[in-house]
Amino acid sequence: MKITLFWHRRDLRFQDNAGLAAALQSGHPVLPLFIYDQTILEKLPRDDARLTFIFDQVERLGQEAYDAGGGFVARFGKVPEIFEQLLKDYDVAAIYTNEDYEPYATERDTAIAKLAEQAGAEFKAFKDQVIFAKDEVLTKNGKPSKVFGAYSKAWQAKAKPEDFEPHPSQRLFKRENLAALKAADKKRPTLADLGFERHEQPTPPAKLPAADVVKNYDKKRDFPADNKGTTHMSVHLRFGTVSVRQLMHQAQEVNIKLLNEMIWRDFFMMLLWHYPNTAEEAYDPKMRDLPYRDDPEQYKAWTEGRTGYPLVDAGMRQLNQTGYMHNRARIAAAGFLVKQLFMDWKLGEHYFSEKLIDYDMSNNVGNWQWMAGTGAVAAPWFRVYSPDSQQKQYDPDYKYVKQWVPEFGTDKYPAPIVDHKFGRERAIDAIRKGRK
Ligand SMILES: Cc1cc2nc3c(=O)[nH]c(=O)nc-3n(C[C@H](O)[C@H](O)[C@H](O)COP(=O)(O)OP(=O)(O)OC[C@H]3O[C@@H](n4cnc5c(N)ncnc54)[C@H](O)[C@@H]3O)c2cc1C
Repeated sequence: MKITLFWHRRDLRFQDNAGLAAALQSGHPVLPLFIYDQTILEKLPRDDARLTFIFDQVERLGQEAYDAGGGFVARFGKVPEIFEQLLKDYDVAAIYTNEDYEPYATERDTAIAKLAEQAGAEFKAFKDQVIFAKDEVLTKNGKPSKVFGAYSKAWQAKAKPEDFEPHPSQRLFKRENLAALKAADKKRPTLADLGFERHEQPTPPAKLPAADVVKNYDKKRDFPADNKGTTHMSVHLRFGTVSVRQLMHQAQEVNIKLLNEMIWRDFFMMLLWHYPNTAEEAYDPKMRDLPYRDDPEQYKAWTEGRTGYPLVDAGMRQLNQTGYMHNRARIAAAGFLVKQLFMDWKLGEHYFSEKLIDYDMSNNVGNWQWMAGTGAVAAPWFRVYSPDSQQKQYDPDYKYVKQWVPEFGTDKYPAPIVDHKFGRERAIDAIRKGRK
């Protein structure tokens, strides 16, 4: 019997899933699939917390599919080879999936679409992880916007109630629409089969944030000591364990500031899709060859939260211990690396990419380039945040600092590794001379 394969990637849920809903209406029984992509996995440390998170989600989906009377395929290997085998193992009429806008993913999907075509199967990708993608919100001249305020305004003017409508995937996910598994797929790979160890990091439940968090978001979001000041939805948005439509709809109804922050996410994803080179190099050509400093000792102090600037250190330790960092601390830590230490933003972007459980290339690259003044949208290159003023403004009682830096205030806490004024002038001077 012909089947439709539904390939999950950044959408680890059956509920309100655009591509899955389409697959379930494709006229063929559906077999959901997840591929542990060897090309991505081989770059990760063996105890990567994100892999444990993904593994648990895949196991949950496997169980949910079984409970609904269907199956769930999970395989490990190089994606083209897995598909070549799947196309032999099953009579595949179509491969459905949701769009992924990262450079590696777009290339991979083009290759798989070609493979499907050669095998006589249809390949279809749907928009699911953003409200507007690619060319859907452009400037009046038809160009990708580089002014966030204008983009957000156009985004909000374009958004209609139907853009937030849930897709009926959960309702359709029932025995008569699901395909049977081949015997070999009944056993899914374990973490050990993948070559990984278990490493759990605390994540919030995969459900919409509490009403009071959303209601007070605009007033509380900037204070890192308040654990309920922000939604903590980033990990779920990254892996699609919560629907972006539901979350943005909630924000739209209750708190426009939160909606606006989430529009940044659509914005950065749109920019990365248009300018995939910016994953690796400054968007602004004038800022590509700056004489960044190389100082392994100071870099190590930054990664370990030993810079002598308490907000920076608290943030880095929160990151190292939990895989999460409050946005204010991300700004302080990133600003300190690219300005006071005048080191390459790519170093920091890479460190965050290894540690953040919510690591998302478009958001990470976009924000790092913003901080470094090199991005399509960016803080002016001569703006240098003072870590001390940020401390006073956002953590005046040192509550956040004391939570993560227990030796703060004792003689064990280090003196600043660089003087703010000196670092600031050094960076401004070097950028002024190094800009083309
Ligand atoms: C240097 C730096 C690196 C960052 N790297 C990442 C990253 O890898 N992954 C990531 O998801 N976010 C990143 N951010 C953005 C932001 O810090 C996190 O999204 C946020 O702290 C996550 O916590 P939350 O879910 O409670 O956010 P909330 O404040 O509750 O916001 C809700 C959602 O809106 C989106 N959002 C909020 N702020 C931003 C922003 N500035 N840019 C883009 N989207 C935003 C996120 O999807 C977030 O989950 C980075 C910010 C900086 C300054």
